[in-house]
Amino acid sequence: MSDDIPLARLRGVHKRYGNVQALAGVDLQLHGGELLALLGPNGAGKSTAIGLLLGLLRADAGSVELFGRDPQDLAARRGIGVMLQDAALPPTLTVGELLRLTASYYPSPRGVVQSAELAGVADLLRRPYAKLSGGQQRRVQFALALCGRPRLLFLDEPTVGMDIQARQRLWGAIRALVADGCAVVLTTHYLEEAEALASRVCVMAHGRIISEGSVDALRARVALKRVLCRSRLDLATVAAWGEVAEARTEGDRLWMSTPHAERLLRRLLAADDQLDALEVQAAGLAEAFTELTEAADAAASQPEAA
Ligand SMILES: Nc1ncnc2c1ncn2[C@@H]1O[C@H](COP(=O)(O)OP(=O)(O)OP(=O)(O)O)[C@@H](O)[C@H]1O
Repeated sequence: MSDDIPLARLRGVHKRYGNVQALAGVDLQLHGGELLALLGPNGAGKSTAIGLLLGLLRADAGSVELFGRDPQDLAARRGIGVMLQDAALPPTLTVGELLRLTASYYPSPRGVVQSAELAGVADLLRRPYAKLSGGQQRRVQFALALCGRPRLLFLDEPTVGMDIQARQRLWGAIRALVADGCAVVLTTHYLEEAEALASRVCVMAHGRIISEGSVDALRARVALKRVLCRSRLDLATVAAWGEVAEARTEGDRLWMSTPHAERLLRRLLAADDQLDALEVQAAGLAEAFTELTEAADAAASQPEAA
């Protein structure tokens, strides 16, 4: 397949469930080597977009392609690995048996041991799947998703239920797969996960894509800055200032987000001449995401122009 054909593409896609417009004209492309994080509040349409790309759903209008083909085409499906939120796996099979079975559906799979090692489940191969903890089952599902040596991996909230160490290990494994040339579509509600992994972020709300770009570009679209400092001023005082969008304490420091960093700095310094440990940072993905989705909510609640 030529390099300029996207691995996955939605063009002008609409999808409705009864009265609910789940997707209202979505255009999305994924190219080789990318890790695309699909973000958005509950009900934004992320799972619907993925269900269409996996061939589990059909679009009402628009086109959906996987490797330039219909997603229901077997040749296209053999190029993907999938880790969905609700995996129903035969409970009596061991992890090793599940891996052998799943790998047998693919033309050039990874070895069982290699897949298990990549996902950090090599010590679980002889254990029945049903007897594993929730976090261990998620890692096994990840091993199953990667065992077919996919060119494109769909990970739907992969680290839900994992402790911090397991999450970090999974992030490491995802990075290794991407470095090896695998493209990834990731949905997550953990913005730090998107921040840590994504080369591109797509924010959805109300069945539309409301923003798309690199994590840095998305941050830059948001006027908010973070200001941190150690101060004798108390939280309630600064939280009430007009320049402050949000305030909290972080350890012994005050943390504030603001659309008017310079004005806030002048006011802080004037109010506390002992103020120290001052830092000003661009807003993170979390602030950008909140601001973007609030703007989309406000637009969606406006009556349509005649
Ligand atoms: N099978 C279905 N029948 C009816 N409505 C549905 C169905 N699946 C999804 N919806 C609705 O379509 C909209 C989009 O849902 P979707 O699951 O794609 O959102 P999402 O962004 O994945 O949400 P979440 O973050 O909660 O997983 C929602 O309003 C949802 O209630």
